[in-house]
Amino acid sequence: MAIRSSTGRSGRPGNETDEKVTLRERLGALRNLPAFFRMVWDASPSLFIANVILRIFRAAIPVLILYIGKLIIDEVILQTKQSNADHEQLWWLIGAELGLAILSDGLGRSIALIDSLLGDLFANKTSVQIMEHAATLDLEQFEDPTFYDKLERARQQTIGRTVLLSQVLGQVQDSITMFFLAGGLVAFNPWLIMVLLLAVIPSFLGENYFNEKSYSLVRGWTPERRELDYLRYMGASDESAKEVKIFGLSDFLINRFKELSWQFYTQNRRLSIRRASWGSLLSGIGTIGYYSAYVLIIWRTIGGKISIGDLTFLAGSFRQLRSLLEGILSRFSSVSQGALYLRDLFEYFDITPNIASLDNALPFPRPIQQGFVFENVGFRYHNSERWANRHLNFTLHPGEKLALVGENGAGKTTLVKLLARLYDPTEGRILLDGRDLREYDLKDLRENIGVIFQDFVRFKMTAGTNIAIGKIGDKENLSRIESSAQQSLANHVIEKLPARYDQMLGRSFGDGVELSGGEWQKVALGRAYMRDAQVLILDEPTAALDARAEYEVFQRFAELTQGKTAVLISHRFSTVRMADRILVLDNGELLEIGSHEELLQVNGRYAELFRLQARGYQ
Ligand SMILES: Nc1ncnc2c1ncn2[C@@H]1O[C@H](COP(=O)(O)OP(=O)(O)OP(=O)(O)O)[C@@H](O)[C@H]1O
Repeated sequence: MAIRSSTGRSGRPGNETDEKVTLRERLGALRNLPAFFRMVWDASPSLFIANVILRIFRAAIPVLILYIGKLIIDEVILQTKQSNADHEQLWWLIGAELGLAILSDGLGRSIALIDSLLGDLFANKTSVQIMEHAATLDLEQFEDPTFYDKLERARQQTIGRTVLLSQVLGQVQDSITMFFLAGGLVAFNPWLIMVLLLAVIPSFLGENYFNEKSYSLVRGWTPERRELDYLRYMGASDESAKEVKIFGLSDFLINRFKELSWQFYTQNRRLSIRRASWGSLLSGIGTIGYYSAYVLIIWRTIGGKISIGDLTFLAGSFRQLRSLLEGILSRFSSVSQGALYLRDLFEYFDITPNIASLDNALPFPRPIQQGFVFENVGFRYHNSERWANRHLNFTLHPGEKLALVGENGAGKTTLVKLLARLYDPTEGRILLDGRDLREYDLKDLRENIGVIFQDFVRFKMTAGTNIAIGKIGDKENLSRIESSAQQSLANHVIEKLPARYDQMLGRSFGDGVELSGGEWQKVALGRAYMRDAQVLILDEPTAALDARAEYEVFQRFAELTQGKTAVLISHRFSTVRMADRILVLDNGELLEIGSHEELLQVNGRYAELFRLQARGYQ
């Protein structure tokens, strides 16, 4: 369980100095918006167009309502001065204002509805794209914590960015409304616009400053927030419940969670309080500005320069303009902040795998002619100084059954990962039929090399699907699934389940059933039989099986792998000795290679380990 010290990886948690974002960067981040809108457009062109059109209509309504209001007031005042006035025009004006008010409400609701539908479609589409992109990336990239931070931030974009959509579109809509309203003010007195700007700029600068701080805080805390998620999961999940109870871990996990979440809360609280205090002060300046303009307009009305209707129109325009401008400016900060988060999403999409097919990749040979040749192969994990494999020189012949033995950490699993091209060698090369493994089409290679890892995944899906995982394209092919289950002895396990092949496994969903370790292993082994791979790799496939099951599995395995190349990792020498050759690894290097008899004759490490284990059984 990876619980780091409270200092986190980047030194102090939420190290703001490393994560500071300048205004220039914020503006630069706006460049992400066109790509974002392309993604929204792709989610649904028709909803997108409808949204834009409705917003343009909605934008014109406030100024129309204000203007009709002015006409109504002027008309009312006129009629109070006339003895037998005709009210018809007044009723028409009131009717028009009512109609506009109803239309405005209807448009507002339709826009909100479309925003949310479009937002859902966008979130779904982005989630799919994140998964699709993840599938192309290297295993090594998944093992890098900074990659995980990026992935985590990208994931958050799928939900958070739907807000950005309404914000940017709202921004456009409000700008159009502002343009209309400002037209009226300019006609009356251009200085009012200056007063307006002076009134709102302080609060914009304040908003901008605090948004920047808040983004830096959240971004700087990504690793810790991932740790919080992890702790929350470990503290309350079926996967960990057993060990949490046995080892009495809940206090340990809870305390760590409390400590970390409290640190984040206090930093965030400090920022929120400062933000609220400054916000009230700066918006007070805006209010003073509004009242100065109001006094000016009243003064001119009293002086008889403008009508009472003009007074209401101008005061209303000024008030609305101020709140629109404040809204636009403060939304600018959130939009640019949203655009910064988008940068994280696009940065994630920009990560390219190192392990990929070349343009004119070779098809995997059918059948394999010369086999795999390891030429001075060495591999070092990117975060490690140690060589996991080094100086490997040997040939894996077509049709050969090769067993890998060695102590824990000797490099057996790493070797098979290199063979399946989950990693590329750090030095040396692996040849297949005389050509570098990197020259072959990756998809074809993966289809031809089947691997069952010791830490295979227990998918919380049906028993049938858990076997079909080996060749997911055949998930509807029940007879194939059943015969694979027979070969791996999983059929006895599955036949005892209430819903047999349709039985949900694991306890996460509905009426899921949990299997024992050995039963799961039989199911996972079934995956190997699903595919027609030319090379089969089993990494400790029988570790959890009882002695009889293991014997049977290997009887069948020998039949299945007739004519196929197979690599087998096992710590049980009764299994290992069935292989044609045995490769003994020590500290990542090849120590001995040969058949069981040859290695016994050599009387080296293999002979020593074999006798040690045999003695244990006597
Ligand atoms: N993802 C990884 N990142 C960094 N180091 C790793 C990683 N996986 C394995 N190692 C290191 O590489 C070395 C070889 O590991 P490997 O899993 O190949 O050993 P193994 O022989 O299969 O061991 P075991 O018998 O315990 O399964 C070990 O020292 C291990 O700590």
